[in-house]
Amino acid sequence: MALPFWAEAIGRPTLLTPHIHDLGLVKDALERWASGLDITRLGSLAACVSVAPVVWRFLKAAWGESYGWIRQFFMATVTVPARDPLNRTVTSWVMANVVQHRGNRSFTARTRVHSGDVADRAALLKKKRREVQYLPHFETTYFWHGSCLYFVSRSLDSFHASMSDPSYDGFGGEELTIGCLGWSTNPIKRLIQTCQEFADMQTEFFVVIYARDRYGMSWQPKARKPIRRVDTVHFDDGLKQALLADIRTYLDPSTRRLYQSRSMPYRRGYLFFGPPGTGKSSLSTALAGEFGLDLYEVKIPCVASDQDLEQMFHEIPPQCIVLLEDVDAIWTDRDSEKDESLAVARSNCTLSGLLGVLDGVGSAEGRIVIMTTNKPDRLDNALVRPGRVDMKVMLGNISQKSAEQMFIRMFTPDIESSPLVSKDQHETRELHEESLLELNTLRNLAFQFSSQIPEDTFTPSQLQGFFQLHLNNATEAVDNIAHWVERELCRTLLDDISVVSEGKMP
Ligand SMILES: Nc1ncnc2c1ncn2[C@@H]1O[C@H](COP(=O)(O)OP(=O)(O)OP(=O)(O)O)[C@@H](O)[C@H]1O
Repeated sequence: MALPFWAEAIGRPTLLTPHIHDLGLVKDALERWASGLDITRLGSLAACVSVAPVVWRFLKAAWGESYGWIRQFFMATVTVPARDPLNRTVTSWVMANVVQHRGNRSFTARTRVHSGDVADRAALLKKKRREVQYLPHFETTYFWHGSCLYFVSRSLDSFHASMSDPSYDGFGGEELTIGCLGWSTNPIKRLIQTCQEFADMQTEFFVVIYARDRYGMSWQPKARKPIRRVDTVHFDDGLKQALLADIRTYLDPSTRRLYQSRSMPYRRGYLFFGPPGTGKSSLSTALAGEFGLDLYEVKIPCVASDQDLEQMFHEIPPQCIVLLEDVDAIWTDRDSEKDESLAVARSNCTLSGLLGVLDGVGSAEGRIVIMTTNKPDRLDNALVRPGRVDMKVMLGNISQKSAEQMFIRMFTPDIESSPLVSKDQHETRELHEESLLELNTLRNLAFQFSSQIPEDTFTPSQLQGFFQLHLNNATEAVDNIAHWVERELCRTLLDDISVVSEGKMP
């Protein structure tokens, strides 16, 4: 009987005779397998394999179709638009409580660029190797929360656009759909509330600063800064207490009711003015932290038009601080009469545009508007009239008293984070006694230091620059301050002379 072709082939010494001894076992196994093989069975196996992808596609389409029906009739869903703050809140919760716990195996990776350095991205990349940022990636994720099965899915249409934005940190850039089994959306609302509570806990010790994205299209979290205490911003103590009391009263719910019952718009405006580096921005951020408010930053010289300004204000939520920086750059009618060089530094939005948004409907929803300027004399009276500016806060050069406070703040030993802190009560008491002693010495040094600083001459940021050079040694700071003062006074004098010789008035 003629052998089947495969058995014949196996018998051929040239084909399967092993030249390497170790292959003998493999050959035996193959021979045994081939001798029992039937060509018809092999054919059906091949047919099955070729049909499998078609079946798989069919099953997938069928599942897609039936899933659509299940979603339509047996599931409730809520959609959260891309870039809405709530989107970020939910995504952060899902990342922290669902995706990370599952040991996600899917990530997107990109070069980490600090959000403040966005403009210098190319230059930074050249200088040194940058850290890689891995962002967990998911499309749809299912999870149980409480007794309910949820799913959260991200629309990936907007994902690529978000990823190419250097300021995007992987949260909240894509439309989200949150769903659960059942006909009621109440479980989803409960989940959203959980996400919000989680977000509140995360931001309890931080101030979130929002700025327009690089296209000027929407508000984006620009920075999450650790809360800065108001007492770390040094200026007139009486004025500071009056400012804090005013904001506290304004934010009190009873004040809101009072405003409403008297038909007064519920808003409050402040003007912070003073030379550069006297703490206008620092105070605004500290106030946001003190009162647990988000801060929305508008740099007036960068606003493209009145329409843009209006759109920005339209999207600012109630109960927050709006910081209008360099408000003197606003375009007024008087500017058109002045020379071109002045006009270049001006904003593209006008005084009437700004007044419009300050008095607009949204402005009466419990916002605090803080305007800052280095040139208060250039502000139009209409802008600073009561109702738009309710309190003016002058942040000037540093007084001797503030310099003393600043010195103590810079050199006070940080007991909490000291490596010497021990759980032993006796040791802790000793440590406190030591620190008290140190504090008395520090007060003496602070007095010696501040008495060498001329009253209201240097800005706090200038003095901060000095402290940065002597951060580890208070005595050294006292020893060097006289020389520093002399040098700075000389430099200021030279600057003034050069300004006058260039034909400009100081
Ligand atoms: N009054 C102050 N008390 C403590 N630190 C201050 C004070 N003023 C300025 N500084 C420090 O100086 C730096 C610059 O301050 P800040 O940006 O708040 O000043 P500014 O008045 O807003 O300046 P500009 O007008 O240029 O925007 C910050 O690091 C801040 O800590």
